Amino acid sequence: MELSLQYFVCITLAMSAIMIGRLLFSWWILPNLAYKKLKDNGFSGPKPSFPFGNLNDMKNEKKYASSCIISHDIHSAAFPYFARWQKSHGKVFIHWLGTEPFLYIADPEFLKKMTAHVVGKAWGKPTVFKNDREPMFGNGLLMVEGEYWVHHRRVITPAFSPANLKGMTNLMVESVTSMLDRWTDLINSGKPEINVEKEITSTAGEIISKTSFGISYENGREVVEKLREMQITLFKSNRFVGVPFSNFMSPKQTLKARKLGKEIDALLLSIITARSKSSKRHHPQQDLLGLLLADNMVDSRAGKRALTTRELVDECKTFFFGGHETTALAVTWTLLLLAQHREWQNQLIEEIREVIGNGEIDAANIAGLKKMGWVLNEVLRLYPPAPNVQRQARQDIEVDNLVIPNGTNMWIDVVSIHHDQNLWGQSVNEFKPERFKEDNLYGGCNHKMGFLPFGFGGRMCVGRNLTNMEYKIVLTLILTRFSFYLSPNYCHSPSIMLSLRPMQGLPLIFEPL
Ligand code: HEM
Repeated sequence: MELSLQYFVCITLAMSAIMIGRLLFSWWILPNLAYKKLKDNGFSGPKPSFPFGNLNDMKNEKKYASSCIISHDIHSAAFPYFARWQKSHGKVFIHWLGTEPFLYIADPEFLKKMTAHVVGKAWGKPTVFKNDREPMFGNGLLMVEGEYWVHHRRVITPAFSPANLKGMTNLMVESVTSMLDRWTDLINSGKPEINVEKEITSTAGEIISKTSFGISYENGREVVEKLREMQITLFKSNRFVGVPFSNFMSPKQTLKARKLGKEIDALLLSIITARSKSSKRHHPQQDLLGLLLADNMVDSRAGKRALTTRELVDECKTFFFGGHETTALAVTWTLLLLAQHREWQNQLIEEIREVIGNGEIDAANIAGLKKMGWVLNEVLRLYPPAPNVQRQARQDIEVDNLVIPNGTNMWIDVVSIHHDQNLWGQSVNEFKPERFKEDNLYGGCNHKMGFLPFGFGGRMCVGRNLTNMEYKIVLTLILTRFSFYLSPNYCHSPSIMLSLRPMQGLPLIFEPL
């Protein structure tokens, strides 16, 4: 009896020691080894403290105060800590999210050299984010790596072919027209002030439901609304991602995110199942879900590895979110800038008259809206909906005589690069779409990696052509029916909630043309 008690105590102690050892290894020894390697390679950064890293500095620093004065100089306001650390450590430095060191990068030359020899499939995504954002993106295209990424990307890319995009035009026009009819009703009933951010986001959700999943908005609405709730749960709250046991510090949010994740998965599974059963139904273009299911059937018949149901659900989740949120934000920020710059509103109205006239909108004529293209680029420069890009090295990467060790987390600050006076000149914080007139691709930026709204390299955004088309359709339809100006109730508060959004919405006052 005594012997077995002793045995039990020994086993418990040994197991506790192993557990503590493992935790110590992953939270202390491994990160510090990575940190040492980075420091040995010449990188420095603000001093971290265990277990929060630099998170306390980041959270304590003054947040963007909403203001009636609209300044486009948003980097130092939205990321005061990065702006401050840049002053003492330059444009490439180490900062810590909890027990995870990250290499911060806001230098396009460094980025160019770093990415020069790394192909899309060789990039990783930081494990800490993959775990934290699992309920939102799972192992969809945004997060998947290696050969799996190659497979997912190969299956998905044809959904965005010019022929497929062309087939989506009518559905987009239909959804936007019904939103604008609603606006007309509001104006006619004496309510010309409309919070366009909400309206545009919901219409973009309708568009992605119809064009990528072949379902009505009624069926897609629940998914979009739950994804939005998840976004607020994961990114608005005071969470400490990267800190050991951080889930226990915000148990309510963690449980809520998991619950929402399961509910979204169940909704998507029912959409996938219904679609698989109705394979005979006619779908005018090969939408995303159709392509995923068809490819899966071909692969499994050929005995190849098909996407599992889990992977299909994750892919749908990724596209439901990625496919509407960012495009809606591009349109929303555009409406803010056009409300401020009535001369550009008029120039675009003029261009629409010249290029489209009274004709129907189609993929061919919207391609002729050149000035609108400059406006899109300038808006994505000033207010990039995806404000940063993250990576994890899956190999040692050489930059000049420095080595970024395998496993290093990286945080690329797109807002900083887009607002860097050394790259864009004196007018960096001004709205000047004409900078893209002469230089359509880079807007006159003096570095080819200085304009990154859709990311870079092989992992560049797969949906950018869809955005370009949807953006032009929405804006054309709005500008042919209304002119608008800023409501005195607008408060400028660009903030990060995964994406860069106006936290207090965008109220505009509309007048029919
Ligand atoms: C203004 C609109 C958009 C912006 C600013 C934007 C931005 C980005 C950025 C910066 C990346 C790179 C992320 C990284 O490297 O980690 C990305 C990737 C991605 N985007 Fe977009 N995006 C937009 C629209 C869309 C749309 C409409 C869709 C889908 C219909 C979409 C789906 C994706 C997916 C699936 C990826 C991952 C690609 C990969 O890793 O291979 N995006 N996007």
